[in-house]
Amino acid sequence: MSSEPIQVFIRFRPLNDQELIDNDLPMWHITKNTVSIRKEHVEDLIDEKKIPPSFNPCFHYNHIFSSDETVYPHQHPQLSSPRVKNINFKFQNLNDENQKIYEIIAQKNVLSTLEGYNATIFAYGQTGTGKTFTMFGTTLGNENMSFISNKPRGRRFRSPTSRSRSINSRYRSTSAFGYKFEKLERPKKSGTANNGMIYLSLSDIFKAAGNCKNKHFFFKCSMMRIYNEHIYDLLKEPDDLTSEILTVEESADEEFYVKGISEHVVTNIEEAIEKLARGEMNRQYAANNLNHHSSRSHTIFRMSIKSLEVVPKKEEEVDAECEENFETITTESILDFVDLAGSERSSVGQIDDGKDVINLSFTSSPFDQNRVVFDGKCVNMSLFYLCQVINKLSELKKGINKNNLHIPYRNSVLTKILRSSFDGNSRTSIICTASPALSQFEHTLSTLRLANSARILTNLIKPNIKRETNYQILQSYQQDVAELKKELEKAKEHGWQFYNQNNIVKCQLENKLIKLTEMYNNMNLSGTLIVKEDIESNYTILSSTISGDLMLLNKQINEFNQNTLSKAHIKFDTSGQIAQLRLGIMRNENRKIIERIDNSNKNLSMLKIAKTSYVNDLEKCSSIYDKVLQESSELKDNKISGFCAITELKKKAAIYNEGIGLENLSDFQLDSLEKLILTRLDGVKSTKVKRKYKEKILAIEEKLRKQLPAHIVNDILSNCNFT
Ligand SMILES: Nc1ncnc2c1ncn2[C@@H]1O[C@H](COP(=O)(O)OP(=O)(O)OP(=O)(O)O)[C@@H](O)[C@H]1O
Repeated sequence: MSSEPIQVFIRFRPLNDQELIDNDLPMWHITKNTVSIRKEHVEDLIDEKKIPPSFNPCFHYNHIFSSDETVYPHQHPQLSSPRVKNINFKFQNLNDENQKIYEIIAQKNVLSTLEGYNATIFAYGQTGTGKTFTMFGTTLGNENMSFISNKPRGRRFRSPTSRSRSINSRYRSTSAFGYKFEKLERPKKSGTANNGMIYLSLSDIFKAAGNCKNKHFFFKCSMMRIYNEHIYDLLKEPDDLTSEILTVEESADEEFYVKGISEHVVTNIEEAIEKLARGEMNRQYAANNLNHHSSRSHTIFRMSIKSLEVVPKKEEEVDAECEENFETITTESILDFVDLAGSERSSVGQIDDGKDVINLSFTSSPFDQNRVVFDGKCVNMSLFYLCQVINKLSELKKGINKNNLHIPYRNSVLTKILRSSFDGNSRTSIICTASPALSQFEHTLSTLRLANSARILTNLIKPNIKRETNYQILQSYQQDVAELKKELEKAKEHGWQFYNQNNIVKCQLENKLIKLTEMYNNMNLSGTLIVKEDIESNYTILSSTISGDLMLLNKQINEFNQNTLSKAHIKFDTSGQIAQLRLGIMRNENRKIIERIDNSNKNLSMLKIAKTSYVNDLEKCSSIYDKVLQESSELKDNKISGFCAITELKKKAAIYNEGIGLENLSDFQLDSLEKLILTRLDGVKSTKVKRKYKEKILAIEEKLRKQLPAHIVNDILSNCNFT
């Protein structure tokens, strides 16, 4: 949470036609950040007792905007001419003026609403100084085309036909901020359109939201008008405008809200502008048909912005046991645009005694005069309390009056609704509009003073961000659904009661009608009637009244049903949309998790197969290893024994061949050697004998085979051991 000062800006409009015609003079010395009275005027003002003798303040603000036309007339070639009265001096170089002002005073705050910061931009100032021009813009060149800034003055009573024609034609051809209502085309940059803070903010917001691919945004808008301390919903049908006067309620956490105001889902700039245009049309309608003075009413256009983003959890927040490694970040913010009533009627001290200084010249009837006094007072009241709130807060900030801490928020609906903009969580920019003219000195001075008080106010700012897991979101949705169900039940119950009551009345009326018809018929039949015509006309009047009542009741029942339904729809629209989106995101995540699990399972089975084949390979390898080990040890043994045998043989060969080593032999060995030699010799001898006898035996055998059968010969041979 950080403390941020309220930004205060001053905008001086150029001298207007009337001021030029009256040879009025620009009387302020203006720099980028300061305003003071031009030296040449100080003495005159003191003489006229408009300021005390030592009074020459220099006011400081965040930025002061003034057009070239506020330069002193004698410095201006056209204005210095004596024929100045005939010059229809239109303001130049204005096309980009609002754009520049927007960039300085609002753009940063407006864009921060997409990150969950609340912001308020409001215009304060005397009537005709450019509040509406600044907030809503206008189409220059043909001010009658500007449905926004051209407030009806004077033409207030018209026939119903001309009225409806005028409204319809407005719908068809009026340009809103340079937009055609039907087609809503962007004005060509030909220099004819001057878009206000609202249009510039909305177009920036929708552009930025469109460029932000990882977030989903939801926008709702509402528009209200405060007139005579009554709040009217400007986004209703013109006929319903006065059917329900809204009230400000206080929530459990001491926040003020307008109960029952209609909120409309918008998805792009065109839809938002369309709503704004409808609101403006209703404002015009109220001015023309309900005699609401535009310059005495406050208008608030409100955008509610929600965003949704799914992000992976931070590493340190990942819960090993929890499957959800994602969280949803939701931001909620409010962007208010406030066009206040003319501040000149907010002068202190003229409220209670009824001596309000009001120019009644534009009113005609006594009725009108009373009404003007009345609504003049009420405007006084709300602006008076607004000024009081600002002054008290600034005193508090300066440390003055510390014991008298009461800030009168609850005294008017305006201060209740704007409370968070002055003493809460909102980035607030105030643009105070003023006339540079000498004739408007007092009004401008009072505007500058209020701006000076507001300059030191600060708000405690923090973004409205919620981080939730899917589980938490599900829980909150369950709650939402339960609440919606309750509301539906309640609505049904009320609707039923209403329906029942009206149905009873309807039945009674129908019965009456039947009875009346019967009576009339009977009377007619009996012929006892003397004043038949009277009865006939009474009957006609009564029956038409009753059928009129019946029709009205039916209409009321239908309207009631429609209202209940549309309210439920609107409520459901955004939460339903968000729920659907979240559901989509959750399904997506779920699908990804299932895919991950499938992949892991596949990997696992592949790993299992790999493991078995590895184990088999390992077993094979180990048996081969064992064999190799055995073979190698056998080889080693063989090698050793072979080596020994070779050595032995070498030794023996040496003894046989050359008689080497005989001296090393023991007696026993020598004996053995002798025996071996002798045995070999015997062997050689017997071989020779065997060979000699074998030949003889073969001859005998041959003889025997010739004389004797073979088996006898074989027997003989086997029994004689000759082999
Ligand atoms: N800065 C400006 N440059 C050019 N024209 C301006 C400027 N400010 C205001 N005007 C013109 O002055 C006239 C009155 O302006 P506007 O209706 O915006 O005043 P306002 O303060 O909203 O009055 P009200 O209190 O009656 O609502 C309009 O015709 C508008 O076009």
